[in-house]
This record gives sequence, C-alpha cells and structure tokens, in this order.
Amino acid sequence: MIELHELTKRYGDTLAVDRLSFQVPRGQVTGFLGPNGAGKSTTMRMILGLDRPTAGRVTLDGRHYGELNEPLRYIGALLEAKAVHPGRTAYDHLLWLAQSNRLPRTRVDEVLEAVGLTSVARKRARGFSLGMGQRLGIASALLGDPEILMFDEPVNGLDPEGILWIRNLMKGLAAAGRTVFVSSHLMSEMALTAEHLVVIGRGRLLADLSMAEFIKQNSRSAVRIRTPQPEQLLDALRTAGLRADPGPDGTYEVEDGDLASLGDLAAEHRITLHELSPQQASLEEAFMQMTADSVQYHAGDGRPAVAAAPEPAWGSSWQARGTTNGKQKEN
Ligand SMILES: Nc1ncnc2c1ncn2[C@@H]1O[C@H](COP(=O)(O)OP(=O)(O)OP(=O)(O)O)[C@@H](O)[C@H]1O
Repeated sequence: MIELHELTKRYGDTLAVDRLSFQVPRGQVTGFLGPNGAGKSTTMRMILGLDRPTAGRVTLDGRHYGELNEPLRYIGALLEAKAVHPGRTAYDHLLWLAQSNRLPRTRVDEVLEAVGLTSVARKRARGFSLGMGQRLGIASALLGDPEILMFDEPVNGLDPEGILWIRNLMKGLAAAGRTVFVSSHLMSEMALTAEHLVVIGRGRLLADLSMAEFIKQNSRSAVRIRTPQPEQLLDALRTAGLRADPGPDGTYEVEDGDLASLGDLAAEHRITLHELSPQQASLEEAFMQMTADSVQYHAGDGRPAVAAAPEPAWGSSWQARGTTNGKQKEN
C-alpha cells in the first residue's frame, strides 16, 4: 500500500502539491488523474524518493523509500520511458539495474520476454521507438518482481495491441494482490483499467472514489428529441410535468427522460419525431467538468490558428495569452 499524508511540494512560488492525503490499496488498479500541471508527476517522484517533500510524508507498506535496501524489490516504476542511456542495449540496461539490486541475470531474460522485447534485446536504446521505450521502462519496473508498481502515462506511444497488453498486465498484477498506481490523461482508458480513482487539480485532492461511484455520480443521461413541431412538443412536455432544454442543431433534451414514455407522449399528441435518442455524458466530459476550475493550461478550441481569423472570439483567446505550442501557464 502507498500512503500519503499531507504531502506538500513547493518549487519557489509554485505550490505543485498541496497537503495531499490518500491511500493506494493493494489488489486493485488505482488511476491517478488530473489536468496538465496538476502535480501528478511531482507526487510520483516524491513517492519514489526522487523529490524531497516540503512537508508531509509518504510511505510504502509502512516504510519510507529511503529505508528500502534494494528498492526494485519493493517498488517498480515507469516514470520517464526515455530515461535510458541511448548507447546502452536493452539487455545491458536491465542487467545493470538487476546487478545494482542483487537480482539474478535470469530475471533480465524473463522481463524481456514478458514485455515482448527479446528479439531487440541487443539493440541500442537510441534506435528504439517510443513504444519500445515504454516497454523497456515497464520491463525495468517489473525486474524486481515488486509488490508496488507505479506507471506514469504507460500507454503513451503504444499501438492498440500495446495498449491492450499494458491494460491486461496492470489488471493481472492487481489481481495477484499487488498495488498498482497509474497516471493517465485518458479517462476512457482508465475506465477500462482502474477500479479506483484519485483525481487532483492544482496539487489538491478533488476526488478519491471507486470507478463505479465516479460513473454513478457523473454520468448524466438525457433523451434527445428532434421534431418539426417544437411548440407542440414543448407544450406536451410541460403538461406532463417534464422540462426540456435546448440541445444542439434545434433539438431538445429531457434530462433523465424515459425513451418509451417520451415516444408514447409524442404519439398521443400526434407529434412527428425525427429523432428520439438516448444521450450519455462520457466519463471524459465528467472528468473535464470535475477539473474545470483546476485547469492550468488552456489551448484554443482545436481550430487551426490563422493570421486573419474571421471571428475574433476563438482566435483572440488563443493569441492574447501568447501561447506557444498551445500551452500557456496562467498564474
Ligand atoms: N522541477 C520543477 N521546478 C519548478 N517547478 C516544477 C518542477 N516540477 C514541476 N513543477 C511545477 O509543478 C506543477 C506540477 O507539475 P507536474 O509535472 O507534477 O504536473 P503533472 O500533473 O504531472 O502534469 P502533466 O500532466 O502535464 O505531466 C507545475 O506547475 C509545474 O510547472
């Protein structure tokens, strides 16, 4: 189990992590979510003893990282996939790690096999693709067969087969009773992998709950109706005590509406329908809503930035902040 108690990290004026307390239990995958700059990597670095907390503490099965003799046997982590000497082969990189933690050479072959890198084990890391680098990072994390595993954005750069592989790997490790803590920006991927979620924003804890609870609390449902007789529809809904909100493209949406009853109601009033469809807010939307106030970096709306934008509304917010690469820090 990983336990954080009032963990705090300050870099100059930036409060990167702000009195964070939560537990990551064994036996399940815990997802760690937050917008860019929320403090996820800083938190993970403190868990690994790579950054010293300004205040508070973090323990791994009751012990500080610094107290662990051969740390790879207790905790394995993928923080930055490219943290490998470019001139070293995958095999040599793992062998060096194994020897410094008194792990047998045979373990190197085992993890290379487990991550599917056996055939390129003698290639230098500089020639590795992002996906191969991720796999090598995961191999390093698995090397000591540790009880606790921590992955920072593990699916970055992986193809669909690789994503499925890492998802099953994490689930398998959790099912075997390990503690698995994984950060990601991909809510949809988390929904498939994690049973528990910790959400942070601007260094603070926003939510610490089960995935089932998160889905229950955040998935809004509505029925979308499109009709050439909107006035009759609104009248009929009002009479039935239902409220409709305007939806996109001239549609109306009835929150928590029942598809069959709404269809019956329209038929009763002889209202022609061109659409009657259930709508479900995605987890992505729910996550964006939860973290909206904590988002530190804003980009434009995804439309290409052109010199003379016909409408100033979107172009101005992009340019006025003086963004580079669509990232802008607002303090
Ligand atoms: N070494 C550092 N020196 C100064 N500020 C830092 C340092 N590391 C992180 N920060 C700041 O701390 C805050 C949290 O950053 P962190 O990288 O932990 O966030 P994150 O949630 O991992 O973001 P991302 O999703 O973009 O990777 C940011 O404001 C960042 O600029």
